[in-house]
Amino acid sequence: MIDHDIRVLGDETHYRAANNVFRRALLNGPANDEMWEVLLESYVPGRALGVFDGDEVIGSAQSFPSSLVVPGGAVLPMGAVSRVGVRADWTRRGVVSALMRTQLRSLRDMGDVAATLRATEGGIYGRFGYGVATRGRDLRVSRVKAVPRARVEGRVRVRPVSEVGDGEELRALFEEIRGGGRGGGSGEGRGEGRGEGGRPGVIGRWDGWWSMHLKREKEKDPQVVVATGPDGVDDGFAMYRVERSHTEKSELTVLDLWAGTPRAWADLWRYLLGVDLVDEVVAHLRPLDEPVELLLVDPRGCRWESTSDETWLRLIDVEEALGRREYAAGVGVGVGGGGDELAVVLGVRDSLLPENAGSYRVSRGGVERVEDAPEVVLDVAELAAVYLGDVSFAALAAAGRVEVVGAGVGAVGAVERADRLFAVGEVAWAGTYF
Ligand SMILES: CC(=O)SCCNC(=O)CCNC(=O)[C@H](O)C(C)(C)COP(=O)(O)OP(=O)(O)OC[C@H]1O[C@@H](n2cnc3c(N)ncnc32)[C@H](O)[C@@H]1OP(=O)(O)O
Repeated sequence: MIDHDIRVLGDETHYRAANNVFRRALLNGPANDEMWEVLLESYVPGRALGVFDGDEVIGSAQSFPSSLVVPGGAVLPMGAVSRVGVRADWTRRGVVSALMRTQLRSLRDMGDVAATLRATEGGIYGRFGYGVATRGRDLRVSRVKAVPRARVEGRVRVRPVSEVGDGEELRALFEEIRGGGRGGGSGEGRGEGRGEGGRPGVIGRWDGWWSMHLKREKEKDPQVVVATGPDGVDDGFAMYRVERSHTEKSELTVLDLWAGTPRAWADLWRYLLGVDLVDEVVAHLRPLDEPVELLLVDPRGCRWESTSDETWLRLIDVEEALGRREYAAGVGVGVGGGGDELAVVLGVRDSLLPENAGSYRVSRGGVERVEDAPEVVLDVAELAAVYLGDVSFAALAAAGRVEVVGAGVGAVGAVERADRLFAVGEVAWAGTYF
């Protein structure tokens, strides 16, 4: 194994060199000076790492200070990992492996309970303990076919993009809808949202995300609309862009859509499906359970085109992450007691952060580390995949990705108990690309 020279980057020259390495690795040219001004704002001290060959940066990775809403509504501090790249003449020599090891340790030291990323390729991150924890769907609606069953109930108003400014209004609405800030200790940052906020998996947006996102989108002439309820209170927003074509189809792309109430959600979609001269409305990576077709007279007007992975999640402090979520939310009266009848002992493997390895007894009442023999053994990457309820233990067991210890009725029971504990009421979704 090569002993790579990894350093925490701390000045603009190194940030820019690292950014160039990343952009080149993605087969792009370097950012121009104007773009760089905006990118620079997203570098947070202590969160950018570089691998050096002498004075040259040959690999890098960084993270942003984000957070994660977990089942039950608690908000955990989370690092949003991005800009991972290795110079082409240094690949397959262990550079990213070394970076990932160092980054995980440093995120843990900074108090992040989890890390998340969006992967360019699905084969890279499983080995570092990341698992697919949320997925999203792309949809395409034929506007001509898509006659809504009802009209907008409240009010949806266009906000001139010049008035959106640095996004303060959208940011405030987003925070309220998502139901939390960047919470740390128990209870903190829960920030109960109005209406239907608090979907598990939703991630926090940091300052640099907003400035970069607004700058990028403003260049493409987006439209912003804000939904207002009958009570006069704003409770949702959407950002979209229209590409008008006289020869092909004119397409409206939904860039962002957040609603704090079912009415705001339906109103925003009804508005978007009613913009004149648009032939098709498209949206990418929307929640798997978003029922757009139910708004239409003819549900076939809406086509769900593809499903892909959205969140790759890494649990960095397994005890804290397991301890902060809620279990068996859907299991009602009649199960009774402290929920011990559903308890299961999970055996977690983690070669990169060995302090996470061991047995955890999970029940409706909570989580504790135990010395007991595990009933279900799994890698930390598989634990991330079940953590927000995106996949079941049964599915992982069928694919041979968790080990059920013992055989017969008891062993089958352990998988069932685990699935009943980890089930969630609302499909998890992150909702932010970075
Ligand atoms: C969150 C984000 O930023 S996603 C962006 C990721 N970056 C990119 O896609 C840019 C282009 N690619 C790159 O820069 C590099 O090839 C990287 C970052 C994907 C990998 O970096 P490397 O330094 O080559 O990885 P490293 O040498 O540490 O490889 C570790 C292991 O992963 C494997 N691996 C590396 N890249 C890939 C890949 N793209 N697909 C599948 N396996 C891979 C290696 O074969 C190696 O396996 P082994 O341990 O069994 O031998």
